[in-house]
Amino acid sequence: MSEPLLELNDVSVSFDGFYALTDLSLKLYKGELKSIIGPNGAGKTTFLDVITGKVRPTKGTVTFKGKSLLGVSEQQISRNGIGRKFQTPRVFENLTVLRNLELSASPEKNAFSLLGSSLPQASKDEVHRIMNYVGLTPFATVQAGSLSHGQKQWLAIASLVAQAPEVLLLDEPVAGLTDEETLRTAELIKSLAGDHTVVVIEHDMEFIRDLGFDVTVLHQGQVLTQGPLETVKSDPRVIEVYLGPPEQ
Ligand SMILES: Nc1ncnc2c1ncn2[C@@H]1O[C@H](COP(=O)(O)OP(=O)(O)OP(=O)(O)O)[C@@H](O)[C@H]1O
Repeated sequence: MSEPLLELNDVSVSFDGFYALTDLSLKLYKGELKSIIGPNGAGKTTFLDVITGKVRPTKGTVTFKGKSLLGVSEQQISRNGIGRKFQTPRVFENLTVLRNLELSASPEKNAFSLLGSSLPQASKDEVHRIMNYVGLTPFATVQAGSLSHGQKQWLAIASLVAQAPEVLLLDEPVAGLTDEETLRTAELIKSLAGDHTVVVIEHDMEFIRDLGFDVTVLHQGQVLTQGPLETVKSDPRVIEVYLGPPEQ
């Protein structure tokens, strides 16, 4: 098999002696799609924080394309091609949908620099393609702050795609969405597959099923098991961590 694109090896994260991740090892290959599930406090967010450079591991290694990410700034990791959408969609509420996307596509990550300059035509075309793709073209001139919650989620995902990252990390992309919006988001994420390597963290099992990605279950900061959702769901250890131990 080829080299992993992203690799965590024996990673532990301790917050004042409390271990959010314990000897976590996980590999992600180019073009791979992975859903991460796990009960509250399993370490899912910390896992993403370690990859994006927000949290530095107490122990272990994190490599992207064979190079260590330890000590690399969050900004640089993002520039290197690892993009993240946070749980609460982060969009510039006072800018239009189009401006939000243009800003994401611009190498100058500064709202002011974009005002005076203009994107190359190829980037503009790409921005319009992505905007159309997420169904936001009719809202191009609308301020992001007046979009619905679902539309903000899509704008946040579209903004991420506009940055052209190799790895997309999506933290609870369907939190607070309607069933219809959830289904559309699953289609959108599936369509990113192939061109991107995608990691989705979610609690919504219907959505995880719709995605059809292999699932990794985290528990107490470690990988409990991995595989197709149906196999994982019938694993007694997974049932126990979600529902508690069987009654005697
Ligand atoms: N900065 C911190 N300081 C102390 N403890 C922390 C910190 N960040 C996370 N933790 C603890 O580490 C554990 C793992 O947290 P994490 O947020 O990674 O879990 P999670 O799987 O994302 O949970 P959830 O599904 O509830 O978002 C939790 O017990 C949490 O309280």
